[in-house]
Amino acid sequence: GIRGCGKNSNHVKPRILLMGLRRSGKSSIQKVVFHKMSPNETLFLESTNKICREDVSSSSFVSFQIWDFPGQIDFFDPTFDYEMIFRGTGALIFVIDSQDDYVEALSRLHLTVTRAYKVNPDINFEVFIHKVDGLSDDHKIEKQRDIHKRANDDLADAGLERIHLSFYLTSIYDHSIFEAFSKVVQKLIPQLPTLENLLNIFISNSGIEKAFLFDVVSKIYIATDSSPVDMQTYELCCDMIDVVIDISCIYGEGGLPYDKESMAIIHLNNTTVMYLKEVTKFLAVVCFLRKESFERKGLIDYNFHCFKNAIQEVFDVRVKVQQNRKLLSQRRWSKLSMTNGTLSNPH
Ligand SMILES: Nc1nc2c(ncn2[C@@H]2O[C@H](COP(=O)(O)OP(=O)(O)OP(=O)(O)O)[C@@H](O)[C@H]2O)c(=O)[nH]1
Repeated sequence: GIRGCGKNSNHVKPRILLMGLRRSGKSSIQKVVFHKMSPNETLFLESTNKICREDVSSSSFVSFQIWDFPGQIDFFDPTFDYEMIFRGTGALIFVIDSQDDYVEALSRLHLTVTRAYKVNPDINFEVFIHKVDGLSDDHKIEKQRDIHKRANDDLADAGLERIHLSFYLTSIYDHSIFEAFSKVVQKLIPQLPTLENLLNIFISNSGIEKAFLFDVVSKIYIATDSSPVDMQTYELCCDMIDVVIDISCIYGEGGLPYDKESMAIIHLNNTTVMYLKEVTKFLAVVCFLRKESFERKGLIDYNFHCFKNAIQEVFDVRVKVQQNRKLLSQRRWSKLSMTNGTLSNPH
């Protein structure tokens, strides 16, 4: 696995904030993406009344926090230290209920974004136009265009057109929520270009058409090769992971449902093969390839072995960099206290 990664990444955990009006769907998103709750069960979720901090690092590769705010926050409430919160935030997801009137949501979005930007201009602002399951395709595009325009007009009016907002159409009833979350998380992974590059090399040398690197627990893909992603392919991958984990839970001989031995092959029709293999404790690669290419499975497995080692190195470097940083700051710290010592005890 990624040795020591969980322990060492503690102090660089990118934090994701989940915000939006009451009943916009924040808790549902969190439960569906990270707790395997089925979308229908969210109908019975109770309203959130406090800020919930949840750490999803223990079970998943992606170590970040979701702060599920109750619908309305009063920025003028002195007990609410929004500065401290925004300072440590990597991405702010603002959820807008597309089935509801969104005038109030837009003004709330504007207020939140401008406040947050003042404290921390490096935050990624991500707007989820949510609950689009009830809308036709034309309607979806129209909603997105309208919300996009109004939100950016508001920013322009305030002289803040440099603030960039990204928009996603989401629903918990299909895979769009996982796909949107994947994109949000990917922006927070500094090794992304390296991971993409490794995937490109791996697939071009193995006759693979498409490969995804998945966080198994959340089904977020943290990287893919540079060919375009199509939604159906992504959905198939999610389904494959579910099948593998479910079968393993039901028929596995005790132990964890996902481990070093985990791998699966699915022949889709007579032309395409899906191949899943374990990369680390949290990550798996899912590949799509033609049946002919799969005849050279030995080559693919050898290339996979090299790919896996390279991934390991990427994360080992990350751990080392973090350790060095820690060491360096400890040294500075001890120098500082030594100087202080001589100053206060001059003998
Ligand atoms: N149709 C549809 N309904 C959704 C979707 N996501 C959430 N909902 C429903 O929206 C309602 C409110 O969801 P919550 O997750 O409780 O909303 P919240 O933003 O956490 O609400 P507060 O805790 O009050 O701030 C629930 O009945 C969900 O079932 C979606 O994608 N589509």
